[in-house]
Amino acid sequence: MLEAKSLIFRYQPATPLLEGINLTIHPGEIVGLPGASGCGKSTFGRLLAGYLSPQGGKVLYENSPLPNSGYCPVQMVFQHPEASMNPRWKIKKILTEGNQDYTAQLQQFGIHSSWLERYPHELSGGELQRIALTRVMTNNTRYLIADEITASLDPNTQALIWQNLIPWIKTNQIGLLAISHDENLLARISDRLVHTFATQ
Ligand SMILES: Nc1ncnc2c1ncn2[C@@H]1O[C@H](COP(=O)(O)OP(=O)(O)OP(=O)(O)O)[C@@H](O)[C@H]1O
Repeated sequence: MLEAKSLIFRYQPATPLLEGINLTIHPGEIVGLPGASGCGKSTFGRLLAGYLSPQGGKVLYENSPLPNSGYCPVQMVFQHPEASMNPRWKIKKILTEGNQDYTAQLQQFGIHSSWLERYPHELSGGELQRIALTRVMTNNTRYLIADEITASLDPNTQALIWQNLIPWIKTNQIGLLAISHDENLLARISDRLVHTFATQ
């Protein structure tokens, strides 16, 4: 299980953003998190993935805090994948950093071998997002925070991504938190929706 327990977070001392947020995600479960712009969805995702530390409450993975070193079992993919890639590395190096075998994902996502020899800025947004997802679709990832991962993509690429990601989630019993302002999308892909941020 991945659990958020009574999470409290604020960027500025006088401006509370998250106050006492609770959520449990089980293996193999797709949880949809909608909410208005600026309500704190991405911040919550960053707390769950260990990018930020809460001022109160805790994040527990299998009843323990997230590891401080090594590969984090909770991975996060963003709307703009280039932000999480070294611009000086070719795609091949970005993918093989963790020594994983990505052959299956390369085929499923229609990733051309020529892309591997390019730098991130030499791929389109949809191509790069498929690389970003391929990178985290490994046995070491147990939970995935998907923050508006198809928001800027054309419908065909959106469909390609979800049609490959969801079976991987289910087969490997990964827990997925899908963050989006698009409630129709979330209703289609999620096992359940949480309205934690609906009134904020
Ligand atoms: N590093 C930061 N420093 C200060 N304030 C921040 C920082 N990051 C985000 N915020 C503020 O925190 C609030 C929540 O931001 P967050 O990105 O979590 O919202 P969101 O619900 O994901 O929004 P969106 O749907 O527009 O992406 C916003 O008001 C934002 O301006």
